[in-house]
Amino acid sequence: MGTAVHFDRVAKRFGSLQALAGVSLEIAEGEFFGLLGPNGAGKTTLISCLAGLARPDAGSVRVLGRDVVADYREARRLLGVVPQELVFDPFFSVRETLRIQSGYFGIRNNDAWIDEILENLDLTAKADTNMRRLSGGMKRRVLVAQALVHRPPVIVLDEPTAGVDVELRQGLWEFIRRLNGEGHTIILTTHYLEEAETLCGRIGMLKQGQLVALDETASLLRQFSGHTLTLRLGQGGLPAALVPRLLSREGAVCRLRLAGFAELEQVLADLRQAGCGVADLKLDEPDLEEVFVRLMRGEVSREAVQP
Ligand SMILES: Nc1ncnc2c1ncn2[C@@H]1O[C@H](COP(=O)(O)OP(=O)(O)OP(=O)(O)O)[C@@H](O)[C@H]1O
Repeated sequence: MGTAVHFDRVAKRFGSLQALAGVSLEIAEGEFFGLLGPNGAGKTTLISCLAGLARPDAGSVRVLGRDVVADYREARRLLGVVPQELVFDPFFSVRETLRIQSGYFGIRNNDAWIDEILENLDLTAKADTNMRRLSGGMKRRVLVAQALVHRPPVIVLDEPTAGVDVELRQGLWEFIRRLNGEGHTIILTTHYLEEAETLCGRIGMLKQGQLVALDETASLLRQFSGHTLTLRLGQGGLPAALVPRLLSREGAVCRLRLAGFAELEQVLADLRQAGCGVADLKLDEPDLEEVFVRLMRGEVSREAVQP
């Protein structure tokens, strides 16, 4: 498999703010890659550098070998970008908007593909509706459709499901998964960690313009192998022996970290010995949310999660 996107030491500064501090990242053809990070981490800036909307101060970005600055037009053709912000021309219908977008890429007679996209995004009934009369969620679907009109091999989705109802979210992911199955490379930024966990094969996490984790989703989760035990204490406080395991506490509900099932025995013994009653108990697998929160808090060193 070749490289679909290559970010090489990409740096970008806005005044005194270092939005990207030298990000290097290679995404292989056919990957479903998730780019995660808190607000302001630099995700959109990185996507903008890829789409040629922002120019890196240093470093370079290539799409299927094309430099996004030197070979802008060719690189742009290889990309379908769904932007975060709803920008559209209010004077055209959905179908007109998609025909115009096809025209930008020099594609004529694109109606069969446009119909297929409309169908998959559940927009067929709105094809002749004026853009300004669509709801926010519908407009977002059109943005997705617009990014796909020229059948780009690399599809970038910047928070595509923000403000979108559950039904569309499911439909959208089904469609994007299908495109990925057909060989399209997908790069997704999202705040919905569950989404990233179920969809993405590999995940990069950005924090303050730096890549703080980069790994396959399953392996990233494995780094945090171990379980979370949630206890509702019936009586008494948490025994001192268990305090080092404490992740969080809200009233009588304590979340404890366990390295494995075997440790449950010891925890229960400690509770019994301290005369501490347990009203409720739940054992959970680690999830991406927790990995993310711990990384962002800096509880885990960068080296610990980098391959
Ligand atoms: N055009 C700009 N001028 C000045 N500062 C900017 C500009 N664009 C982004 N920034 C700043 O750069 C940093 C990175 O922003 P960016 O939008 O890339 O973050 P993000 O990870 O996409 O965040 P979010 O999840 O909120 O979309 C932020 O501090 C932001 O305020």
